[in-house]
Amino acid sequence: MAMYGIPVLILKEGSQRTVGREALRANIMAARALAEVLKTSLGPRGLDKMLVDSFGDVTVTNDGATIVKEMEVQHPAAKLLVEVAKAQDAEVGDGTTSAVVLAGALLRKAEELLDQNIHPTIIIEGYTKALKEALRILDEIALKVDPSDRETLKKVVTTTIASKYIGGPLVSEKLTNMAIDAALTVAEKKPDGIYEFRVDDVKIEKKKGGNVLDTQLVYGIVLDKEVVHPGMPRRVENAKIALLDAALEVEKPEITAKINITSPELMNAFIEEEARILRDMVEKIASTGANVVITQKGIDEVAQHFLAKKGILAVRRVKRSDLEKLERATGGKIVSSVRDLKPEDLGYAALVEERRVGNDKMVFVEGCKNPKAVTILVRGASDMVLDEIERSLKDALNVLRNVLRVPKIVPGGGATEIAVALKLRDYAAKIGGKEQLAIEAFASALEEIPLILAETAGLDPLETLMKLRQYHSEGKVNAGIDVINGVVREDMSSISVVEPLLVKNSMIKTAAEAAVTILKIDDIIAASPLKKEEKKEKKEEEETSPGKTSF
Ligand SMILES: Nc1ncnc2c1ncn2[C@@H]1O[C@H](COP(=O)(O)OP(=O)(O)O)[C@@H](O)[C@H]1O
Ligand SMILES: [Mg+2]
Repeated sequence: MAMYGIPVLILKEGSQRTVGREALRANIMAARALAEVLKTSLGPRGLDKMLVDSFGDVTVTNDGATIVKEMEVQHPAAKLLVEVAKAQDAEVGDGTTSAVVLAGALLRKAEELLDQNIHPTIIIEGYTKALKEALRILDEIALKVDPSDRETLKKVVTTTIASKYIGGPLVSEKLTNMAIDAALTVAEKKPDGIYEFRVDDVKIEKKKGGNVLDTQLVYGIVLDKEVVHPGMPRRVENAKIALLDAALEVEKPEITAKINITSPELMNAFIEEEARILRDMVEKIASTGANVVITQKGIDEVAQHFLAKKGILAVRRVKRSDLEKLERATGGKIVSSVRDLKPEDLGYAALVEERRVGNDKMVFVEGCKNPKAVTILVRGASDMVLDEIERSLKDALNVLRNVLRVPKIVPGGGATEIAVALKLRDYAAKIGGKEQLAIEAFASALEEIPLILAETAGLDPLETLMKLRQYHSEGKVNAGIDVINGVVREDMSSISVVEPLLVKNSMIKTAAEAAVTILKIDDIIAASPLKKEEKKEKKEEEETSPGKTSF
């Protein structure tokens, strides 16, 4: 039975296949290229990237997570790294740039080992052992902290906030304090002494205009909405709030109904009937004792008028997410039909008030039943500033969540990476064989972080590395690079550059796992790329991402 010469097609037409070492090299190259891009944005002296998407929208940032999200990465291996970076961001909200950079370094070192004819399996084995040991070392060198000690919290927040543009020490100080106050307000103390909260529990509302220093922490919920009718009160104390997912409008039939109006009397009757329905709705709401109505849907002008006459303050077209926050904050219940509204569904707040913020008006719901509701109202001259402040605040909140959850810290400025590298080399010697080389490669890859930080600080990278190794071998485990002042310091905690253990931990884990995943691939099977038009359609489908800045 001759089977020769019969082509067997298992792949779709136009697919491309790359196998073995060639595939591995191609993947390493792509992942390294991505790491190269992110490298220069690491740390407080990191440079910004300007990202222009296919619609011409521009984002300027040095936030690794944002950069990888906005970059349209093509190569599958680089995409894999992007996914990993996003996962890291979702999990701990920090250390994204470092994770990508470290993954890139691990892959570069792996390539050197491949050049020495070391099999990928050995490298993978070595890296896996190195990771396990690195995590153990990290835990050993980490310092236990008291989560209720505000000074420690300030230190960790300052380190994160310093790596973003936010305009001077006054602003940093203010945002740091605000983030801590917000976090401590929403956090729940668990029986084991650990504090827990979700970053989303702190509402961040941005309003263009004013100065960053006008940014304020509000103990309650702020809605970017106005009171709907001029005849309504602007301020209601002891607010009993109806939270509605219902329109205060007369339902229009689905299909266009044709009504023949044959006389002016009929016309009047018709209008009166509508008014009656709306008045009944308002009567029903008022009968529950509500003096504030907040709805996700619309409010008809006639209904507004009736509400105003009853002295009820009303806000319409509120975002679902805000309504849900209000539900939690005020202890009320979202009701989707006015008919079903009961007094026990009403939420409570000591004060609901419309206030002028810049050129706009916003509604403040303060003194809520549940005091764990807070909003940070961010002010700033442009959308770009607002976005960067929001990212800084999110970073700060993430860092707080991390250090409150696992109350341990490690020194920043490359100190931890040097310390772990040093101990890993000792460990490598114990393991021996070819795996030793891979573990040593892992240690060298970790040193990539201080090398880059030195460069951004204008220091000679190699000289700095030598000096740091020296200090560490003398037992100065906190020695690192003061990037802001461009000097090597024997103790990073003296300038408050410290990070939560959880971030370092997950950064190293993420990077190592990504590198190992890429090293395991020996076959790339790629479908033929989509044609231009198809791509455009796809893009349009996916276009939902908000938060971009248009110039
Ligand atoms: N003042 C500082 N001096 C030296 N290093 C710093 C300082 N502030 C932050 N770092 C370091 O910068 C790195 C984090 O940089 P960042 O741009 O936030 O990237 P990532 O996305 O990885 O968090 C960490 O290694 C941290 O220790
Ligand atoms: Mg960071």
